[in-house]
Formats: sequence, structure tokens, C-alpha cells
Amino acid sequence: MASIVEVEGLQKTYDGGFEALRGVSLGIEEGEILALLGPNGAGKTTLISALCGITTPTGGTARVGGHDIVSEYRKARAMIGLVPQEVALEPFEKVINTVRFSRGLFGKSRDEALIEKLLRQLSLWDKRNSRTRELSGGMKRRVLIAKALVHEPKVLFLDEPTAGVDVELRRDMWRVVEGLKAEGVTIILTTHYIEEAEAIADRVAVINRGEILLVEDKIDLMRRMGRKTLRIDLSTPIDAVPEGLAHYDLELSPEGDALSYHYDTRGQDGTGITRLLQALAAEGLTLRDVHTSQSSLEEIFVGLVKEDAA
Ligand SMILES: Nc1ncnc2c1ncn2[C@@H]1O[C@H](COP(=O)(O)OP(=O)(O)OP(=O)(O)O)[C@@H](O)[C@H]1O
Repeated sequence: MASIVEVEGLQKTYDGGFEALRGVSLGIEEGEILALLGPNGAGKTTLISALCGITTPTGGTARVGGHDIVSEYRKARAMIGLVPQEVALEPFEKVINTVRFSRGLFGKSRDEALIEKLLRQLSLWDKRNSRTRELSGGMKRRVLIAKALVHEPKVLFLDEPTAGVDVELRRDMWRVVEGLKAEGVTIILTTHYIEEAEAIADRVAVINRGEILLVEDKIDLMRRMGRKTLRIDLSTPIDAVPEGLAHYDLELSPEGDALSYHYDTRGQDGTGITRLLQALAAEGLTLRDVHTSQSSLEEIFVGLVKEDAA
């Protein structure tokens, strides 16, 4: 199946000569949530701006729904909804009017039923007659989403949808995004909150210095790159790791009541857990409990970007 967004060798060199995109290739599948992660200045907004026709690429090609973003700009743009990073709303306009207006911009006929459905879905129906300046920051962001969706796009770009939004609203926003996915909208979001990608993305793309470092299924990525830690709680605290366990590279907790063992599920010789547990028993240590934890997407991301800079 062809991807709904196909990007091939996309380049953007700004007027001053700065190369913000250096040959980006990426396929985005219909109905998925793709998180685009990257440090400040990596090129995320430039990539979205190019796909939405705000910035003209200086090389490569991209198609949205099969339409070339340059030669068939109008057709490509009609498939896209964009929620920009900056909240820019007409302060004295009523919520419902600003959303209606956005639909008109795409030359679509009025559809009050659709507007009501959208505003209800985004918990804005009660606020439809409020002026946008009377809304909280989180509500304003939801108005931006309503404006971006009102011409019924198939692909929605969200540039930092939850920047500066509190934890509760962030979770609300995640529910909104998941609801849109359930309706078949393809979603590409940029975020600095890696936990956001961990919570809602199907796939993760990492971009750094204008280049894509990887695009991978989130769960596969975490399985492939993530190290696991086994924490062993001891029945009786110890002062030091016994000699016989030295080669296991264990960390003893400051209280002496727990040992941590890092392992790799991809290891050639297995995880080493069975041997470790036998060695612990041989040293006469008894266990009170064991827990495992996996390194987060955040740790994986920081590691990747650091490696790229080296
Ligand atoms: N109009 C412009 N002219 C020249 N350089 C620009 C322009 N817009 C962006 N840049 C540069 O291109 C690079 C990529 O910027 P971009 O906004 O795409 O990054 P980003 O990944 O979205 O960053 P952030 O996470 O900070 O939003 C940056 O170094 C930026 O300074």
C-alpha cells in the first residue's frame, strides 16, 4: 500500500545558506500516529512547513495523498490540517465563527452538523459563543485543532500540541488525538515531551541536523534499543557486593538492601539472569523481591542524538 505522505530526498536550504533539511526521506502510513522527535533546530518545523506549502523545498519531492506538494499544491494542501506551534487566533471572534471561517478558506460549503460534531468532540460546544480571548490556553489549542480539521483533511500535522500545557490537559489532548486516529485521520506530531511519543505514537522518527536518524515502530524500537534493569531486593542488607559476584557488574543501593543488574534482551548469551540468581544463592543471599524495568524512550532518544553528534 502506498504511503499517504511520501517524502523523498527533501532538502531545504534557507536564503542565508543554512541547510535545514538535508535529503529527508520518509513514508507515513494511512491511519498511523507518527511522532517526529528531534532537538531544537533539528528541522521538524521546516519539514512540516514544506509539506504544508508554507516553505518551498530546494530539492527532493513530497506527495500527500498522491499529490505533489509543489506542482499540485492545492490538492495536496486540501488533504492536510495544520495545528501550528504558535497560538494565533482572532481575539474578538467567537469560537464557532473562527472555525466556520477556516472551512470557507478551503472553498467548502457550510456544514453546521460537522462543526457541531467537531466542537463537541473537542469539548468546545459549550464555548462556541465565547470570544477566543476568553478561553484558557488548553481550550485555545483545541480551537486550533477544530480549525485544522474543519475542512475534513486526511492528514493532521500537530506542531508541539502540548507545549506549555499542564499534565491534565496534555492527557486530554492525547485522548483527542487517539479519537481522531480512530476516525481514520493520519497524525504527525512533533514534540519535546518524549513521554508523549511513548504514550500515543505508533511509530517514531528521530531527526537531527536536518537528517532522519531512524524511523521505527515504537515498541520495536524500545525492545531493540532499550536495556532492562533487574532490581533484586535482599532480605538482609549487605555492606558490599560479594567477591564471587564481581563480574556481574552489579550496583548496590546506598542502603545495601538492593542490587541492580542491567541486561540486554538481545544479548548473544541470553540475559544472564539464571546464572546470576544461582550465584546469589551460592553466596548465601536471600531475595525478598525482584522487579524489572525498561529504559525509557527518552533515554534511547538522548543516546541516539548524542551518538550522532559524536
Ligand atoms: N526562515 C529561516 N531562515 C533561516 N534559517 C531558518 C529559518 N527558519 C528556520 N531556520 C533554521 O533552520 C533550522 C531548523 O529549524 P526548525 O524550526 O525547522 O527546527 P525545529 O526542529 O522545529 O526546532 P524547535 O524544536 O526548536 O522548534 C534552525 O537552525 C533554524 O534556525
